[in-house]
Amino acid sequence: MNNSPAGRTTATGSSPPPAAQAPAVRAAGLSVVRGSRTVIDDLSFDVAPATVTGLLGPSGCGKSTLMRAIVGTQAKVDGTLEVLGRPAGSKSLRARVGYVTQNPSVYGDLTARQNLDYYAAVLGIPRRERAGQVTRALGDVDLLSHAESLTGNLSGGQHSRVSLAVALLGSPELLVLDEPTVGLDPVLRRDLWNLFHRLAAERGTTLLISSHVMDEADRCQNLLLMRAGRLLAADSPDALRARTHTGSIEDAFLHLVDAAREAERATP
Ligand SMILES: Nc1ncnc2c1ncn2[C@@H]1O[C@H](COP(=O)(O)OP(=O)(O)OP(=O)(O)O)[C@@H](O)[C@H]1O
Repeated sequence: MNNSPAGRTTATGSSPPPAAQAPAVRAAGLSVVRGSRTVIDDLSFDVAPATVTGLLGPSGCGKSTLMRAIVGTQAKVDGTLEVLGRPAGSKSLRARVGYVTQNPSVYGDLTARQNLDYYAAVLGIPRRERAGQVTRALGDVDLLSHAESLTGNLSGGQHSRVSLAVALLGSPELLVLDEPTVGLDPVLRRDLWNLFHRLAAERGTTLLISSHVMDEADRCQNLLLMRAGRLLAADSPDALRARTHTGSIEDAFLHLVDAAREAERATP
C-alpha cells in the first residue's frame, strides 16, 4: 500500500480482498474545483467491497466534496472515479448507491413510516415490497417504536436515523454516509457502528463513512485520511499505527501531517 498523497492506494489494510473482487470505489488522479479553488487534489485510492471505510480529516479538508463526487452530485470533477464498476454519477447507479448528507432531507410533517413509504415509491420499489422494506429499514435503525411519530417531533438523533433508514431502502450496494454519528449519544453511536458492520458482513454492503472525530477511526476496517484536499494515507487503523510508530490514530494523523508539511517545505 502506498501512502504517498499522489500515489495509488488501496483502502484494504493488511488483509486485501481476493483479486477477483473489484473495488467498490476506484479513484485515480481525482480532482475537484469549487469556486476558483482546487478542493480535492489528485486523489487515488480504492475502497474494498463489503467493508467499512472511514473517511477522516479536519473540517474543510474535502470529505463532503469527495462524497458528493462519488454519488455524482458534484460539478467540476476531473480524473477517474468509478463506483461499482461504472463512472460516478451514472444513471444506473441511482438505485445501487445510498447517500445521507449532513443535513437530513426528510419531511417533518410526515411520520417516519410515511417518509420511508414516500421515498420507497420515489426509488421505484415495487408496491408489494414496500411495506416489508420500510419495516426492515426502520428496524435496522431501531426506530420501529417511533414509526408513527411525526418526524418533526423526533429528537435530532432519531431524525437522522430516519434519513439513514431512507438510505437503506432498496438494499444499496454502496452506502455513503456523511458524519452519520454527529450529535448522537455513545449508546446510539455504538449501535449504529454495529449496524454498519452487520450491513457489510451480512449483506455485503460497502460503507464509506466520514467523520472528523478521530476516535471513530478504530471502528473502521480501513481509513482514508485526508488533509487540505489531499490524501495522507489509506490503510487499516493497525497498519497506520504500526507504520507511524504511534499509539492512536490521532497521533498517526499528526505524524503524517508533519511528514507532509516537511515534504512540502522540501519541494522547491
Ligand atoms: N460551494 C462552495 N464553493 C466554494 N468552495 C466551497 C463550497 N463548498 C465548500 N467549499 C470549500 O471546499 C472545501 C472542502 O469542503 P467540504 O465541505 O468538502 O469539507 P469537509 O471536510 O466535508 O468539512 P466538514 O467536516 O466541516 O463538513 C472547504 O475549503 C470549503 O470551504
